[in-house]
Amino acid sequence: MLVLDGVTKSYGERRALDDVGFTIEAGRLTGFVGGNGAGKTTTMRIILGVLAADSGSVLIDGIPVSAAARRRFGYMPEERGLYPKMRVREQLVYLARLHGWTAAAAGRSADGLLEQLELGARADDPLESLSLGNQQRAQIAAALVHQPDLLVLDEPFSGLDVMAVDLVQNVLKEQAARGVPVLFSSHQLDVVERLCDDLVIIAGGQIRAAGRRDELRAQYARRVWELGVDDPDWVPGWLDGRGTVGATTDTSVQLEAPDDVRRDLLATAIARGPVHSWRHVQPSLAEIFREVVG
Ligand SMILES: Nc1ncnc2c1ncn2[C@@H]1O[C@H](COP(=O)(O)OP(=O)(O)OP(=O)(O)O)[C@@H](O)[C@H]1O
Repeated sequence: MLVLDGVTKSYGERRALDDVGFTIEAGRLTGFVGGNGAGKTTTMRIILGVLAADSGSVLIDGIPVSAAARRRFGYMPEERGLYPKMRVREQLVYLARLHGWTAAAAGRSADGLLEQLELGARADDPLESLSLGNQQRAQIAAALVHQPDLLVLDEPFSGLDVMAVDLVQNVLKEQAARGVPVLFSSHQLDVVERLCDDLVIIAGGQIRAAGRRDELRAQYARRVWELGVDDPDWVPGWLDGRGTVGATTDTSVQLEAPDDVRRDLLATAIARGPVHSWRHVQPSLAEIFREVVG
């Protein structure tokens, strides 16, 4: 488990991080979301030791992260940094060998990842001859080839097509299943919503919300319910100001109303005809994000 506590960082007069604290748990995927310039890359660089914090601490299993521990981390930086002219597989093997792996073990790890990321056919091509999306897949393989103890990925999904997003999601899930703590940033909130177990929302260098995705959802759940019936036009008149009507379609109506009014509404709907659905509307990650950051 990695813990950031009270991390502060300024670039000259500009404070990029202000008392940043959150946890990345073993075996869980933590999505890191925030607008442009919110402080995600700065935070990730501090975790990796590429940047030094002005104050605060980064602890792994309760101990300040050492250079040796950081060598066991996997990092996909924002500025993608592989050798453009080097062949893809050769490059992965080289990186694993830098971590002390034998040539045979490095080759096996590279081949496994290339296959998983559907890059096997391009293994012997120079990186620069691959499309940008395929170069991105190679970057992800590079972060993983030495089987890191912790994984930090800056925008791993940017520029990937739908199929590649699925492949990368599966790769990250597999890493988490191995017990690795995984932190990934993304502006693709739908992907984060699908993938993450935990969520950290940052804005203006401050953590605005952090925790289990489902608990955050429940915490930010509004009192909105959705009734599914044929032709719900009667509902606003029936409510008669005892609640607020929201999004309405031909077969559903959303509303906010006190418990007793909701109970009466459901009973009335059942008496009038078939009720197709009755559910508490959970906020989407995008809605939570807007509320927290807005
Ligand atoms: N090297 C630097 N020198 C000066 N200011 C910087 C530097 N790097 C980042 N900043 C500033 O620090 C703040 C946080 O930037 P950071 O790159 O961490 O944000 P981010 O959340 O990763 O943004 P994005 O989603 O746009 O990549 C911004 O205001 C940015 O302008």
